[in-house]
Amino acid sequence: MKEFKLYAITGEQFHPGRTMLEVMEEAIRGGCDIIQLRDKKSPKRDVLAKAKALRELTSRYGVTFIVNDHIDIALAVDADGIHLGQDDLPLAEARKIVGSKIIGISTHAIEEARQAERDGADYIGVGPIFATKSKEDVVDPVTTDYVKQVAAEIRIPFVAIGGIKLHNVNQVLDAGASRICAISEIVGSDDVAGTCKEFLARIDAAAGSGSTV
Ligand SMILES: Cc1ncc(COP(=O)(O)OP(=O)(O)O)c(N)n1
Ligand SMILES: Cc1nc(C(=O)O)sc1CCOP(=O)(O)O
Ligand SMILES: [Mg+2]
Repeated sequence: MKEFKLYAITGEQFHPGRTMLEVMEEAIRGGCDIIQLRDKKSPKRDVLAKAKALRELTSRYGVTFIVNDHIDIALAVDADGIHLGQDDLPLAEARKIVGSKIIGISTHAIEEARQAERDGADYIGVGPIFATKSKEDVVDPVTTDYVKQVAAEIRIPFVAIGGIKLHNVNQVLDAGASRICAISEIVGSDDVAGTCKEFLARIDAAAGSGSTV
């Protein structure tokens, strides 16, 4: 998969009065290089309509588009890939269906990360690093210790997720993350593009110095 640094996930509850498309376009203009459609509540036909619209938007900007949970929708709109959690369809079965499309897997412990790498995941999510209100069935925070473990051992790309804000992202970068994923801090911002640019500046600074402090 293409290299990436900043991964934004949709979260329509965080931007009342603004459309999902305008917010995600701002995120792309701010430099996000992966957009994920995550909608746990809408009827499937509505999720499909949103996926079609986001596919068109991301194709126009040359940005990677991932669908959360719904493999059939990912295939129907020709998304670049799918994101699956530990309770979703297992990676081996998903691979049979999506072929060479990107498969991302959520992990919350090093054994899950090792398994995902062995099974051929294209990237893993590592989290939740901090407490988050954006996911209902979330596990306890794994803390930056888990980032350190993954950075030391896992060779496929990993993205840190969960409660990551501009005020705490440096802790995550200092632990060894070089890719950041967020919902509320990005899509709930009054200045979505500006927030993305600031995340990217922090990521780049950490990559340049090896430390952000
Ligand atoms: C990049 C990324 N990481 C983790 C998740 C969470 O996936 P999952 O555990 O399947 O939970 P839901 O998002 O489906 O509630 C993600 N979506 N994206
Ligand atoms: C969707 C999701 N998955 C997580 C995981 O740890 O797998 S944490 C999370 C929610 C991330 O939202 P926010 O940036 O608003 O905290
Ligand atoms: Mg899921």
